[in-house]
Amino acid sequence: MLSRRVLSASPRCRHLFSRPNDTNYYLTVDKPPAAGLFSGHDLGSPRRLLLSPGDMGAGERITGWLSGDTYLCCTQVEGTSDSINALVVQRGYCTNSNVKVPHDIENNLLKNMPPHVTIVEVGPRDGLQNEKTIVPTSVKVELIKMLISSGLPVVEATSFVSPKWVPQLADAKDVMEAIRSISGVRLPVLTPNLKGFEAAVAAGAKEVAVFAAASESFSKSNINCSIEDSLTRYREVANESKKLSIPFRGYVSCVVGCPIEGAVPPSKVAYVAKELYEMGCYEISLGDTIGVGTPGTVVPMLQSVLKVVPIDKLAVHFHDTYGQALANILASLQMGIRTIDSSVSGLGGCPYAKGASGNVATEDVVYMLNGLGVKTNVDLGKLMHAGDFICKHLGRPLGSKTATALSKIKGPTCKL
Ligand SMILES: CC(C)(COP(=O)([O-])OP(=O)([O-])OC[C@H]1O[C@@H](n2cnc3c(N)ncnc32)[C@H](O)[C@@H]1OP(=O)([O-])[O-])[C@@H](O)C(=O)NCCC(=O)NCCSC(=O)C[C@@](C)(O)CC(=O)[O-]
Repeated sequence: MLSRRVLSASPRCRHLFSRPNDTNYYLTVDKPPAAGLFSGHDLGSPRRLLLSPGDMGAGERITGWLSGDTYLCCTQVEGTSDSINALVVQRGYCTNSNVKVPHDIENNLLKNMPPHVTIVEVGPRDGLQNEKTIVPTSVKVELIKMLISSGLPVVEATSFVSPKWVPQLADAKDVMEAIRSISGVRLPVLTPNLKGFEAAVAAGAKEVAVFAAASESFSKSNINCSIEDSLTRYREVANESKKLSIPFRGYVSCVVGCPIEGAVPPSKVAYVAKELYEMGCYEISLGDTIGVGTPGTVVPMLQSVLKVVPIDKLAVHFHDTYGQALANILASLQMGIRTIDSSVSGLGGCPYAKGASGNVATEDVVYMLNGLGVKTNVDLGKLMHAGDFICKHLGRPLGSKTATALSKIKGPTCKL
């Protein structure tokens, strides 16, 4: 039976939790709450409050919780306590106060959550590369600036690839020149070979990325060469990067599945990742290019790669074709991954990966991480503006579930 017992908190709350053999609920807050937001008893410490069960301040809503009735994240929005109760029930969360989630389970699920995660925004590159209608350079530059102003620490800006292969990014030089003087953010670009690397550096790129695949067929269709040949090219790029002290990242595509070959063995992924790591890539991003992975395939793949590349040198890059990206990200976080690629409004896809949908939406990743109490430094409201801007330009609806949901709620959404 669902209990009507719902606990609420002020917008500044962090965590609501209970303790074994203690029927009280405790709330961690940044600052003491404004008077009247909810009734509670100050325990003496300014950061800890004891709540009475059933408290629900007007205009408050639960935005997420992590287990049973022991751990809630709340914020202030519009509504009444009744509608708040209904919302919780509709979402399938149970407030049955008789059910206590054992603390060891809770701890196992959450123990590997880091305090901070780095998001690598790939929207201007991966997000746009597959768009058929050419997006004006000025729109791309504006999008990059909006993403930067949302607090994203890394924004992959464009690709110095063949314009015959990816016509959408033929203006890479102009984009780079327009943003090269922006400081305080990393703006890497894709370079498939020495020619691309030289053009990128000439245009002002201070960081590059090379991209290999764990599938021979995909390597051939994406960059027109075998895996070994691509690694040879990337060693040349690596040598030049080192001479100029330009950091370079490595991608491995098709880490669980290939659009041509099907399942890809984890050992193949580990091999390519190791080669990229040994040539000096500062980070290897593991790409589920066609979004077929589930935690059931992603975890063994990561286990295999972790034997040859340290965890702090790995990132994950999930497309969301089957709606598995957030589950895969959560599993990756639990395994110790701390860098996540994503694309504003879920734009994206590789033009040479037929049937694949966009990347996981950055807004959805930020929302999940906020709910987990993991910091990203990203302002969700500003990020949503960037998503809105590019979706309006492309003439399509918002591609993130979070932005879609929050755009229907009147209130201070960016406080989430
Ligand atoms: C790699 C190549 C260039 C080989 O393409 P190719 O045709 O084999 O190249 P080539 O060396 O034979 O040269 C042919 C022509 O391309 C020119 N060329 C050669 N290199 C460049 C360059 N860098 N920039 C500009 N032009 C270039 C070269 O100068 C020549 O010009 P022409 O003499 O005919 O006038 C081509 O296949 C290519 O550009 N592929 C890129 C495909 C791509 O960008 N795919 C999407 C990115 S990967 C991705 O999205 C996956 C990822 C990273 O997100 C992770 C995931 O999800 O898995």
